[in-house]
Amino acid sequence: MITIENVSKSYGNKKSLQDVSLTIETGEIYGLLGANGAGKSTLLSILATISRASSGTITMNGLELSKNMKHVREMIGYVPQDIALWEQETVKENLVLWSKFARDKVTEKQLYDLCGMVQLQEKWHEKVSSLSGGMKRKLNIAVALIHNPDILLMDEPTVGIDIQSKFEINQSIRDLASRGKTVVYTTHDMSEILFLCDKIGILQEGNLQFSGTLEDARNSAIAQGVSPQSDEELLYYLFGNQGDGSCGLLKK
Ligand SMILES: Nc1ncnc2c1ncn2[C@@H]1O[C@H](COP(=O)(O)OP(=O)(O)OP(=O)(O)O)[C@@H](O)[C@H]1O
Repeated sequence: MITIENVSKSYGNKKSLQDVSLTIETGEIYGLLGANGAGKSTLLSILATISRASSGTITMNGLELSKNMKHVREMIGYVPQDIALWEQETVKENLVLWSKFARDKVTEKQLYDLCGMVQLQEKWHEKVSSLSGGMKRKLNIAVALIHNPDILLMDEPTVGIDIQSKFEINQSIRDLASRGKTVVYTTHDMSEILFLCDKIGILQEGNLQFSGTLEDARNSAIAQGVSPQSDEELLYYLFGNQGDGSCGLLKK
């Protein structure tokens, strides 16, 4: 479970997050959504202990992040937007190198199986520099899973990945969540939102404008006199640009 309370982050005068509070339950896939620059990566990088909040409190599985960095790092797997791999090493060598950072020993068989989850077993002995952009992204995902983390923080992990593989990766993420992993996921892909996310949070200029299930969003829309005919229409409505940059649901 992740509890985020009144988290703000400023870069100089720029407020990238403003008083964000939300709770993500264990085993939930939480989609963090919003326009470019809304603050999604900023929040994920704070959760991943890469950067620090200017104010506010974050608790992960009962541990307050600022006081338990080491333990929190052991429980999270982070897929950054930027790919973090050794280009001149093979797929296998990359996984072995990353596995050295894991607290428990990870066998080569476990790494090979992990490679299967992201459809890369055929590339086991190939240099990363020879992989396509999408394949590198898949390997980036595998790296985050090496130490079997309880919490997965995924920042647009499937950008550039083909539809078939994306579907398989999404299935795997669903499977991980059903086994109790908590997932925070950012994406701009509507089909992923609908397939993956149990709840969504919409950030807008650093403010959390909405947090809840699609059902919650639909009920709010209906209460405001709008009846979206499909989930896609509901999302269009949620994100609808009302001319002043505000979210459709909240403008009404
Ligand atoms: N290191 C930094 N220094 C200064 N400003 C930053 C820094 N990192 C992010 N920002 C600013 O914070 C705001 C939020 O950026 P962030 O990367 O979190 O957005 P995002 O929602 O992840 O966008 P995208 O969908 O494009 O990935 C932006 O205005 C961005 O310019």
